Amino acid sequence: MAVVAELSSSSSYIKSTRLHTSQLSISSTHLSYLRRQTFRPVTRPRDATITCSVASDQVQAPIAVQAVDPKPKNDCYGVFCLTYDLKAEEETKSWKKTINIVVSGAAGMISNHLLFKLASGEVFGADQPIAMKLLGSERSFEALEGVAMELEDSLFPLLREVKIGINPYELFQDADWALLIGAKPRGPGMERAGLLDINGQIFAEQGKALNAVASPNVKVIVVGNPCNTNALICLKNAPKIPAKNFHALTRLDENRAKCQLALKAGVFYDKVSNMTIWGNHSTTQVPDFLNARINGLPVKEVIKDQKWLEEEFTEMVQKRGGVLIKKWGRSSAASTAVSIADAMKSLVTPTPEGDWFSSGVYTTGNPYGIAEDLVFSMPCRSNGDGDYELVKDIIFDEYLLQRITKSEAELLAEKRCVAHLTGEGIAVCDLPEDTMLPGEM
Ligand SMILES: NC(=O)C1=CN([C@@H]2O[C@H](COP(=O)(O)OP(=O)(O)OC[C@H]3O[C@@H](n4cnc5c(N)ncnc54)[C@H](OP(=O)(O)O)[C@@H]3O)[C@@H](O)[C@H]2O)C=CC1
Ligand SMILES: O=C([O-])CC(=O)C(=O)O
Repeated sequence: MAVVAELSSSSSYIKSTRLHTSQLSISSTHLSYLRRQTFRPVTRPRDATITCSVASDQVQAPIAVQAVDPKPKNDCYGVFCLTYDLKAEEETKSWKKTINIVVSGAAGMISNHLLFKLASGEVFGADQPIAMKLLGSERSFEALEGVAMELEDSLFPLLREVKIGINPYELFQDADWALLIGAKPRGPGMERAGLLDINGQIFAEQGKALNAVASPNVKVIVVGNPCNTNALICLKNAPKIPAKNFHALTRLDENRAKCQLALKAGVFYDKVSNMTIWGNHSTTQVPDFLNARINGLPVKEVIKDQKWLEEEFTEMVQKRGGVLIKKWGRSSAASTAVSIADAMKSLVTPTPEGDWFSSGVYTTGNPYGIAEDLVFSMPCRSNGDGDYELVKDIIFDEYLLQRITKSEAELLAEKRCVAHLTGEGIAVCDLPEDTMLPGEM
């Protein structure tokens, strides 16, 4: 198989492209040599031919040499094509087996923060090497290359592989984690039902691809909105993967709620615990101040202003995304990336005794009486193995139940609206009028 690439004379990256004149036929071995004075063999197919254009004064004559490494490896990006051997390198001998993380919407704003956090070791620790598969589209391919170049230039020791592409069936191969961020944002005049359909198609396709090629125990975090229903569509299209492995990101809402309670109580936010967000990542979400705690005490014993809790606090959390867009001009990206990292850390580290975290997870078998077969944000605990259990000792009052029922009704309506994508027949869209994403005004 011939790999055709162009080597920019001003930078050290390989870009898939067609050829033009003044080009040089060169093997991958020589290409590596041109890119770096010292190098280890690149793992490209034996017959890979790389054609590059370089300034004519740098090269005397065309060279054609066979690539040396017989081990085939799918397209890799730039410096990440260089081989490494974790066992042979003294300082990496104790490292764990590399994990594969795939990120969709990888050229978008959230990813631009998230990828660098993951590559730094912040989530999985300093002994966990990482391979990153960055999924984009035709429209974002150049931007993906830019992202990969920045990853190269960051010299993260734990980041051992980067691959960019537009085909989920290729990129999701053996994925251990899939962070599904890419989605079309709702534009002016666009109905929410239209958004559910367009984005639903993306998540149906990605569910099928995960089902076909990902690790059977892949953990999936859906961020692209409307994330709960997108997660439901994704899991329905991936019957081989346990439904329990799919999450819709509501950690940003949990973090926003903790921040507001801390502000009101005049404490730093590490004093706020047991914060549940119930329901949809939308303006019907329910930040639960009945079960949350401040300094270990029920919130209502610390903040005695029930009206503030029921009205101002709840609405502030539900609409935080919209207020931020007004001020910042675009939707939360950095804090969303932080919350994705938090959500992942919560699954790979044991939850502190007595505490819990929120995640949008599959409702079938839930102990709260919430309708089955939805993705609904609920309180979870993990022993750090990537899995979780729902928390049982939760109290409810009339206010909380009413609010939860409203969010449940919204998700049931969203589900009917995407029945054509979940294999449940003909879609009927009767969405409640006030159905909004947190970032919508
Ligand atoms: N759950 C949560 O808490 C939050 C969720 N979000 C959601 O996360 C998603 C990504 O946000 P953000 O990174 O800021 O967005 P960006 O617009 O910066 O990036 C989104 C990416 O989505 C991809 N995309 C996929 N399909 C389409 C399509 N049909 N039309 C346009 N773009 C598409 C684009 O990549 P490409 O061109 O490669 O396809 C683009 O790079 C949004 O859906 C947003 O609403 C945001 C904040 C919080
Ligand atoms: O509504 C949006 O697109 C952004 C979002 O989810 C949030 O800020 O919570």
